[in-house]
Amino acid sequence: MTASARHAFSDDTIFALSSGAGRAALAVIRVSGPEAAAVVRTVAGLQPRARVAALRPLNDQAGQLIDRGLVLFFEAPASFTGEDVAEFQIHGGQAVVAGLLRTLGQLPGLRPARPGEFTRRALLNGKLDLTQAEAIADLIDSETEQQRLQALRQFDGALSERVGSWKDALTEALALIEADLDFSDEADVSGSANQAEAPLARVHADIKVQLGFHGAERIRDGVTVVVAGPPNAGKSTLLNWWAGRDAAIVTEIPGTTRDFVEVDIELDGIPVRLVDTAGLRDTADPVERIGVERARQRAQSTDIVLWLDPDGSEPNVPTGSAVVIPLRSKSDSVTTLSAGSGLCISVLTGRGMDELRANLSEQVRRLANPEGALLTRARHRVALESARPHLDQALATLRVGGPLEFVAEDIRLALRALDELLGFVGPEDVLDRLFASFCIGK
Ligand SMILES: Nc1nc2c(ncn2[C@@H]2O[C@H](COP(=O)(O)OP(=O)(O)OP(=O)(O)O)[C@@H](O)[C@H]2O)c(=O)[nH]1
Ligand SMILES: [K+]
Ligand SMILES: [Mg+2]
Repeated sequence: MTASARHAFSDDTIFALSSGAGRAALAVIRVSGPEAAAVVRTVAGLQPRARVAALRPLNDQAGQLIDRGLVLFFEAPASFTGEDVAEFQIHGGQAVVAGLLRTLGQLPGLRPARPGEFTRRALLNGKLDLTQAEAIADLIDSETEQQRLQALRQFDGALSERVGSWKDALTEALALIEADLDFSDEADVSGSANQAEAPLARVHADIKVQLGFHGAERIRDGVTVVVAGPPNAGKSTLLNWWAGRDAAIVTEIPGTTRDFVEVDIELDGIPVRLVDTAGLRDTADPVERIGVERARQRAQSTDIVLWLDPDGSEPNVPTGSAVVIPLRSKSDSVTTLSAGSGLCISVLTGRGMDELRANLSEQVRRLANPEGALLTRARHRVALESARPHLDQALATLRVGGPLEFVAEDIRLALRALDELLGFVGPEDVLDRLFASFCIGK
């Protein structure tokens, strides 16, 4: 089944500025739909030829010159959206752009595109699947090198192809089961269902491995690092050092920080959110007490804890599944007791800071594990989590020689979950939400 089975072709022709808003050397205006060829004829006075660029005067309906620009035409289905598409590369002045957009808006059958509508049409016309549409959004939003590479991998079909191979294997298993069901009356033809176990088990194991990876989501959403420890350990000073600015207030008064102070940095192309917290101690001050409680909570729900203490104590708060990096701070001024543990650092003198950076980078890289992980969004995880119990059940039923009708039904339900992951079936509101987060013109 292809994505195009979801919807009929659109009647409207849509248009939008696809390059960034604001003054620029060039702007790209994109038109998609049945009127695209007519638009080229009207505005550029040109019989459109697919994939041949032409430099033309562009006129409004009254025949007044708007600008001279490059006109490109892509004939359906060989275009981004799968429809006829026209692109105008014009000068980026705001009045130029406004002039062409106004002219397009006055042409019959044309209307401005909604956010993400070009990509949505590409999805509906089977030019890409939902994971690739998501990859386009991620590529546009990417800020770090790893995010860019990951989005490109997904756009190139890394996830789609894997899901496709799972679908092939399940379809094969289903065919074997159904063959047995068809011939169940004939005693001499049976046993093909036994061969279904291998492909089924392979998909089952592969999905389990993917659900175990969290790295790809960390590349997209970032790794969280909480800076925690007793008051005056130098937590805010360390945060400011990473930030390269005075993000948090630093004083010699213990109990200075109460709320979280968050700073986003990048380590080896992976986004990292550093969170400074209140110094942990028992206190009568009700405001500080709230801050201490928040710090405790946050240390339990983070990827990494930087535990600062000049004395080298162990963390005295629960740190959940976080990786703890103990640091003996202010090592220039405090006479370090030999008993404590942790890397000696001093923001003041720079002692240990290179090692700290290398340490943290290594942990962040290990957590983000860029190789092999394919699930970049919670949506992907949800789809696979809903396929998994059906695969469990199908395998279990098959292994105990249970009814093959049940095995077949569980495989069909697992296949449906995979189709939802690719966006071929499933609730429209999932698409509405995704495309609402796109910009107009994409
Ligand atoms: N000598 C020395 N002093 C430091 C160092 N780091 C921080 N300090 C000082 O230690 C004091 C406390 O620093 P903060 O960064 O406010 O400590 P904090 O852990 O955030 O404190 P609270 O928010 O109150 O829990 C300040 O006077 C800093 O200047 C260091 O590496 N060496
Ligand atoms: K302080
Ligand atoms: Mg502080």
